Amino acid sequence: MSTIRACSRPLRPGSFASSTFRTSTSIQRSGPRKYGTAAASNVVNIVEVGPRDGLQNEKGVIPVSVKSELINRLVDAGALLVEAGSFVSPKWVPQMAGTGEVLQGIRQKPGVHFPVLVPNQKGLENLLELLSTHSNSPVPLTDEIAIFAAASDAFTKANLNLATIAESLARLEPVARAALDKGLRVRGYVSVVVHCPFSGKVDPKVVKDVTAALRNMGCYEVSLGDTVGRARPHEVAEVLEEVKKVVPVNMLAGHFHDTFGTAVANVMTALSHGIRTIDASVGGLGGCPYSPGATGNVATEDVLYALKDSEYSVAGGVNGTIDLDKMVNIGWWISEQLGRESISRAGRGVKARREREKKQ
Ligand SMILES: CC(C)(COP(=O)([O-])OP(=O)([O-])OC[C@H]1O[C@@H](n2cnc3c(N)ncnc32)[C@H](O)[C@@H]1OP(=O)([O-])[O-])[C@@H](O)C(=O)NCCC(=O)NCCSC(=O)C[C@@](C)(O)CC(=O)[O-]
Repeated sequence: MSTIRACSRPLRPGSFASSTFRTSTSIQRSGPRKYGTAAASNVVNIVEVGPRDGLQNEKGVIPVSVKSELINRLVDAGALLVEAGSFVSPKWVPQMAGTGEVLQGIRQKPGVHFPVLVPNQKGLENLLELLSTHSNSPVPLTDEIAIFAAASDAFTKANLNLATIAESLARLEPVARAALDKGLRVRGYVSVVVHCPFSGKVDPKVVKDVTAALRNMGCYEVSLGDTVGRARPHEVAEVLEEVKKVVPVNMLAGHFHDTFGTAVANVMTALSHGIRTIDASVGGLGGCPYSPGATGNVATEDVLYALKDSEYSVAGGVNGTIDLDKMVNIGWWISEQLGRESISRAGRGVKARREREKKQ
C-alpha cells in the first residue's frame, strides 16, 4: 500500500467518556432491523456476507450477473440481510468494482436489506450518486452501509491506509454522520479483535474502545471480527466480556473466519454470551485481502446445521427461517462458478448424504 498519510482532521472530544477514541458525533443512531431481536430471545439473525467478504478475495473475474444471481438465490433461501459489495478502491479490491451494477441486478424484497461497505467519503459519495439516480424506485437499492475499523494500528495501515486506529475513526466519523443524515443505517466492523496478522495478540481493551467509538458514531450494531480465523472460544469469551462492559450485547455481532477450524465453536461461544447476530458466508467463501492465509468466514450452512433443532432458531424469509437445503445448493453452485468445491462441512455432508440416498 502507499505511504501513510497524516490525518487532516483532529479528533474532538466526544460524548463517550470512557473511550480512548473520542468522537464528536452525538448519538444519532440507526434503528435496529425490523426483525432484530433482543439478546434475551433465542432468535439468531444471520448476516450473509458471502457476496462481499466471500468474493472480495477471489483472483479471477466474477461477472456482475453471477454476483447478483448469488444474492437473489440467497434471498430466495430466506436470507434477510445480505452484504451486496463494497464502494472501496477498485485498485485494492478489484472484485468489488461494479457493486453499483450488482445492486441494480438484485430483485428487491420487502424486509430484506443489502448493506454495502463504505470506507471513506469518496465511497459514500459514489453510493449516494447511485441512489440519487434511482430515487424514483419504490424501494431503495440499499438502505444501509457498513463502515470498518480495526483493533490494531498495523491492520489499520494495511486495510485502510492510515497509520493509527484514531486516524481511521476520525475518517469514519463524518462518513457515518453523513450517511445517517441521508437516512441510511450504519453498521460497524472491528477487525482483528483477537489476533492481528501483523502485530500479534490484541488487547481486548482496545477492542472495547474501538467498538464504543463506532457505537458512538451511530452504528446500530458492531460486528466483532476474528479476521485471521485463529481465535479460540476462550479468547472470544474474553473479548466479549470486555466489550460488553460498555456496549450492550444486543448491539454486537460475531464475525468468525475459520482458518483454524474454530469458527462454529466461536459462534456457539458468542451465542452463549448473548450475541444474537452472526455473520456467515455461504459455502465458506472468502478470506481477507489484508490477512494473509486467512480462509473464509464461517460457512452459513455450518451455522444453520449447528443451530438446527437446538434451543436457538434462525430468523429468515422461508417459513420464518433460512432453508438449509437451499443454502447447501447455493454453496455448491457458487463454488462451482469459482471452479472449486464447497468447503462448508455441512454442505459436503449434506451432498454426500444425498448421493448415498440416491444409490439406495
Ligand atoms: C482504504 C482506502 C479507501 C484508502 O484510500 P486512499 O486513502 O484514497 O488511498 P489509496 O492509495 O488506497 O487510494 C487508491 C486509489 O483509490 C481511490 N479511492 C479511494 N477511496 C475510494 C473509494 N471509496 N472508491 C473508489 N476509489 C477510491 C483513490 O482516489 C486512489 O485513486 P488514484 O489516485 O490512485 O486514482 C482504499 O485503500 C481502499 O478502498 N482499500 C480497500 C479496503 C477494503 O476493501 N478492505 C477489505 C474490506 S474490510 C474486511 O474485509 C474486514 C471485514 C469487514 O470483513 C471484517 C473482518 O473480517 O475483520
